[in-house]
Amino acid sequence: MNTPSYDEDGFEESAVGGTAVAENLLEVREVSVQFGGPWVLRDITLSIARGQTIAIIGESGCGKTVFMKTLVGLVSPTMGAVDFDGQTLANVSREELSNIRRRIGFVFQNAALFDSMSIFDNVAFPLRQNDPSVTEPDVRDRVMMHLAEVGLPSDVTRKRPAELSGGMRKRVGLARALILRPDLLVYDEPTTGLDPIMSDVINELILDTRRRYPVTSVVVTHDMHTARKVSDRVVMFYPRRRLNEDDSQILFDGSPSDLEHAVDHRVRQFVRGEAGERLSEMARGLED
Ligand SMILES: Nc1ncnc2c1ncn2[C@@H]1O[C@H](COP(=O)(O)OP(=O)(O)OP(=O)(O)O)[C@@H](O)[C@H]1O
Repeated sequence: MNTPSYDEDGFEESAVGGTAVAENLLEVREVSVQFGGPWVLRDITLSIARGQTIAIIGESGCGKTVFMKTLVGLVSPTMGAVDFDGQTLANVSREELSNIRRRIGFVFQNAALFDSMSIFDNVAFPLRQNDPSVTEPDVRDRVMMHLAEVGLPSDVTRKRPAELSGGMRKRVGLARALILRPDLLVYDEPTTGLDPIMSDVINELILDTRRRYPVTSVVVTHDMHTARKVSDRVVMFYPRRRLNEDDSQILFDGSPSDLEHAVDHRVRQFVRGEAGERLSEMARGLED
């Protein structure tokens, strides 16, 4: 097998002529999801290119988290399919799905660190679990490198998660997500619960990470500052229950700079944080 070569953006170069082929890492094909009740997602089709940073926005309950879980095979679509790097998730074996999951780094909202482990062991955990042949000096080098990348000093390694601030824990979570050098990074509400300065530190780290690695990133967020700053594409979902049968659930799919001037007034209201007709809807009991 030939070893693929990569251009400076990390895209695989084609065998002919060496030009970059920005093939899509993810293909979502006519995906619908329900959990026995009403549809949560209906007929979602979108492609996510390698190296792209895409922000998924939309009000609470519109299906952002379900969409993110569907992308990584944690939720199976009721209809439609998701392809990860050309492999349809529903068709792969359990072992292949584990291999795919190893290529995905998760940065959870609450960092999801193991309380009983030191910071060092938390960051090292995926590496030790997934690569039994890795030597302890290698583990040490990689843990220290990723902690330094997220701006944490070496003396945090012996501490426990409870001894760190929320912002520091999020940075440890990012270091841990990076340790297996993922192809896809999924950030779930990366700035929720942080003050504006620490939120911006996290935003800068998301940008830094993309500069350093040719990673594809999906950022699920309510934070418009984050969506605008870190992404090169924003997709806005709308709650299925408030749409007519034939309406698209994706109200916006485009560049963050176009959000303010979106044709759909619901997008403009969302990004400006305006209640609009929602107040009168609530007064009329249309809110659930
Ligand atoms: N496992 C499940 N079983 C049943 N219903 C579910 C399940 N997971 C999600 N839902 C429902 O799907 C809808 C969308 O939920 P989801 O968590 O994706 O919303 P969200 O846009 O991420 O909201 P938030 O911004 O508040 O996190 C909600 O009505 C939720 O109750």
